[in-house]
Amino acid sequence: MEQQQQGAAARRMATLASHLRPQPASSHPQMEEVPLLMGSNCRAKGAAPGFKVAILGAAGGIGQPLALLMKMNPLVSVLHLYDVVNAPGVTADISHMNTGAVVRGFLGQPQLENALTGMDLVIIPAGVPRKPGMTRDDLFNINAGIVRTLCEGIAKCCPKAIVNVISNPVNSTVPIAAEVFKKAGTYDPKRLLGVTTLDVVRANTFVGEVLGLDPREVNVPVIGGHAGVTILPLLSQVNPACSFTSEEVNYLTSRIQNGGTEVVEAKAGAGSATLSMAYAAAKFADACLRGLRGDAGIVECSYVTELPFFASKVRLGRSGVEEILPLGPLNEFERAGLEKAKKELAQSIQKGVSFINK
Ligand SMILES: NC(=O)C1=CN([C@@H]2O[C@H](COP(=O)(O)OP(=O)(O)OC[C@H]3O[C@@H](n4cnc5c(N)ncnc54)[C@H](O)[C@@H]3O)[C@@H](O)[C@H]2O)C=CC1
Ligand SMILES: O=C([O-])CC(=O)C(=O)O
Repeated sequence: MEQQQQGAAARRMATLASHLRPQPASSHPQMEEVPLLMGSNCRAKGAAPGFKVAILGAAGGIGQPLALLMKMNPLVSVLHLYDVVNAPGVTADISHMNTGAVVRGFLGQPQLENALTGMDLVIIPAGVPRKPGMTRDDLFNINAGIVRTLCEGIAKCCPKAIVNVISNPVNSTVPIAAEVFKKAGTYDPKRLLGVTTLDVVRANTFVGEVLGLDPREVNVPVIGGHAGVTILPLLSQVNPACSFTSEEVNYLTSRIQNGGTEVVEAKAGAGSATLSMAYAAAKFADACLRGLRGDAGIVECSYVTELPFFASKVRLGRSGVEEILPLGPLNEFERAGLEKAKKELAQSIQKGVSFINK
């Protein structure tokens, strides 16, 4: 009996070892079909309860640390990592973390549908980043097509998923996503969210510095969009309540609006914000998942498509965006900023809409 058990255990280990032996990525064109552990050969019973999350562009500067953070999120049971390059390596690496989520990798367009099928939340950081001297809008020509293709896949394979769009220019890529979903008949404005959390993260940090407060205790609503003057911090609504001199208002508004450019210049050609962005995206995704779970009182700023397109304070819930909260009283400086933001936003939105409907 004991001998039989030992023989079975040895066979199980030999089979496992052959599955786990590292292989070059090129020998796994169907990476997601290579079993990490075969049900008959191990005691794993599959994923624990939780949400299924896909990251599209998972091997990039944002994608990798975001994958790490989502693998650490206890609400995630399955994590799909999709990219057109290097997905096998990132997947192998992240999959060794002893946290709950089961990780699977998907490489290239033929595997997009498998990456998306069954997902509850899809996060999109795919696309090229800025170099010094470029605006976010200069990324439109490349990133618009990438976002369109990925959203066509979402419409087909997981039309009910919450979608978090990170790829720039967000002011145009979110309208592109909306138009793709409209064409496919799957558009639900509650489920499409542009990620502007990095603006809030920066605003909290910079305001905390100016006021000498712990940035974790500061909450600055940032509305409008995610580029230059469309980024509108509401410094009159900072929590905890406080007041600023006009020099402080000018300094903070300009620093928050130009935070992305500050990082692009410091990186001197090696890309834009990746680590702080991954932190912001993970924070926002966690809020979306807590909303899906039914937690009450989750309010975040996000670029949503009901107004028709505007970053606002929104309440998240089981169906995504459950309520767009009023902007609240704006002071004169903020009202003037809002007019400028609306003008630029209208052009970026139209550019995205025309890209799909040309
Ligand atoms: N919303 C926001 O606040 C922010 C947005 N961004 C934007 O995020 C995007 C990504 O930035 P990084 O990660 O730094 O760039 P990156 O170049 O390091 O990574 C992008 C990844 O996307 C992948 N990719 C390209 N085409 C793809 C496709 N068709 N399908 C799937 N994956 C594809 C690339 O292979 C690469 O791994 C940029 O557009 C950037 O401007 C960056 C920072 C903040
Ligand atoms: O500035 C960029 O190109 C990337 C970005 O959106 C940000 O850091 O806010």
